[in-house]
Amino acid sequence: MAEASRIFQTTLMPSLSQSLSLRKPSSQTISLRRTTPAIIRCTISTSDSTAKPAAENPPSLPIPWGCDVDSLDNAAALEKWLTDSGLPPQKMDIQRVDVGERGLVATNNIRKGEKILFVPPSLVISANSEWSFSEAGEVLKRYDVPDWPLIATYLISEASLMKSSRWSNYISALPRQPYSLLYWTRAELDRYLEASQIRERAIERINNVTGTYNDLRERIFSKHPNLFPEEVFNMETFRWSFGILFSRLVRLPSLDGRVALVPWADMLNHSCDVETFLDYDKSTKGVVFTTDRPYQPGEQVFISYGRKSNGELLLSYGFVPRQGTNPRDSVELPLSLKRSDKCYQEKVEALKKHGLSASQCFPLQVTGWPLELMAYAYLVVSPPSMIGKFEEMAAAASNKSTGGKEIIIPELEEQAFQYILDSCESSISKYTKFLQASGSMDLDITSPKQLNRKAFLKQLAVDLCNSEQRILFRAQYVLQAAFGTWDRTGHNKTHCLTFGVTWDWDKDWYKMGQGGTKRLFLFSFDI
Ligand SMILES: C[S@@+](CC[C@H](N)C(=O)[O-])C[C@H]1O[C@@H](n2cnc3c(N)ncnc32)[C@H](O)[C@@H]1O
Repeated sequence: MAEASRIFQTTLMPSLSQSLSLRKPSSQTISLRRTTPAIIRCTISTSDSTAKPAAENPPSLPIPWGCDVDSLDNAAALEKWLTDSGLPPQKMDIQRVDVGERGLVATNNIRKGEKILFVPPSLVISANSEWSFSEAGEVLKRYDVPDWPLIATYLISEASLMKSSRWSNYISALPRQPYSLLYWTRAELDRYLEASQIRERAIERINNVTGTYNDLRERIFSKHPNLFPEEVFNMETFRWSFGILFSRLVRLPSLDGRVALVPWADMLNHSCDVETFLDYDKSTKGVVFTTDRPYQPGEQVFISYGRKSNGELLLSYGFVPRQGTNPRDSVELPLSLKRSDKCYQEKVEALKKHGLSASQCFPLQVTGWPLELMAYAYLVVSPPSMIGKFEEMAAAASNKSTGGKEIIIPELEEQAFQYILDSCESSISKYTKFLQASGSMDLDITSPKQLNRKAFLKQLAVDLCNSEQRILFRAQYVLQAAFGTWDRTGHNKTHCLTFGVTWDWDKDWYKMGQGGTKRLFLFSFDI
């Protein structure tokens, strides 16, 4: 990300629109035309103001809140405000860092197993936070708006109040444009992430954010235009607030899984090497985390953003860890029924009953794959004589009715493995095509701004594609080795395919792989 920042230092953008609606934290809404000239600031832009954004919205306008992603001035003001507002003395402060641009760096020795942070609930933003503009909050609560859109609207409402909001120092230290796939245009997603299933996830997410905003606008904002003026509550500000939520919101297990923004704690960057997460600590009544290694003064302190694949980290946080450093990395392998299958219709019916469809993605890790993938492969290769078993296979592929029980059909094993191998090979060839072409992709670009943005996005895409392709190569290698072993020894291949590692299957991760639902309002985003 430090590299990203350097790349974009050349970009100049006007930072505020001329006309700004300021709302008072009272029952009145006032619209002011600013009397001072609009400030022109130097900012890093990862948005493409010339191409159509993915959700077919008007070109992105710069958000007037927040700061450059690496601003230390705003971070220092945040630190002072937090201390004045009750944050206890810390063993870290915010500094410029190599990983993540700004981060928390140890100022004292920190022991392994030590609890740190202690951010009090009064400094945490959740769905229960008090609105400076209380009428707006009451309206949203009356409509039973779920937590994510509620907090997104809250953030915009507080941001628009600028200095009158108690969160003004926090909001000023947030990135003006979070790194997130929400800011990639449809053309960029198609071009750079063509080989990866993350493209689909990004499109789905962008559509869900757009749909959520449209739903709020139609059902609430349009009925209360004085409380929610369009100059403030629009698609662009929602893109910003959802970008902030995707990259900073945390789920606190000890507070019944409530989601929250935790100022200060959200300056911690992610490392795939640590296994420690933020949570509310009932005994000290603050948000803490327990270190899983010691830190010396000057060392950056890390937490884990969850056991996420590189693609999921890119999707929400806008970065890709270095290749081979993420033990939780995975790639989505697309599997489909064959159109020429004599039992195509019967298989589709069986899958439908268990919430699956004729094309389905399953996650593949370097250490193995889920039993569901194998069950799906059995179904795909099953001959018409096994029609009586289609339901059982579909159920096992959905992991609903069998309770994770493994299905083994010895007479179909070889075909099922061959089918998985073919699917891996077809995915690998898509990555190879992209990676080979990526060397010459940007030659026709004339605008330096475009070139910089393209170079940055392309680098992220190349890193992602390399890491995903690596997992597929590994699966291909193991499958080919398994075929060899089976041929020589006649052993059941399933045992060769555990990759020598116990397969630990995380159901939540599976759900994330399935993408979100299109139902608005009930939609819940994964973090
Ligand atoms: C919760 S914030 C962390 C604080 C952030 N660095 C800041 O200055 O506001 C998450 C963002 O930090 C950056 N980040 C966190 N961990 C990173 C990592 N391992 N590599 C690169 N960027 C990282 C990404 O931009 C991500 O969207």
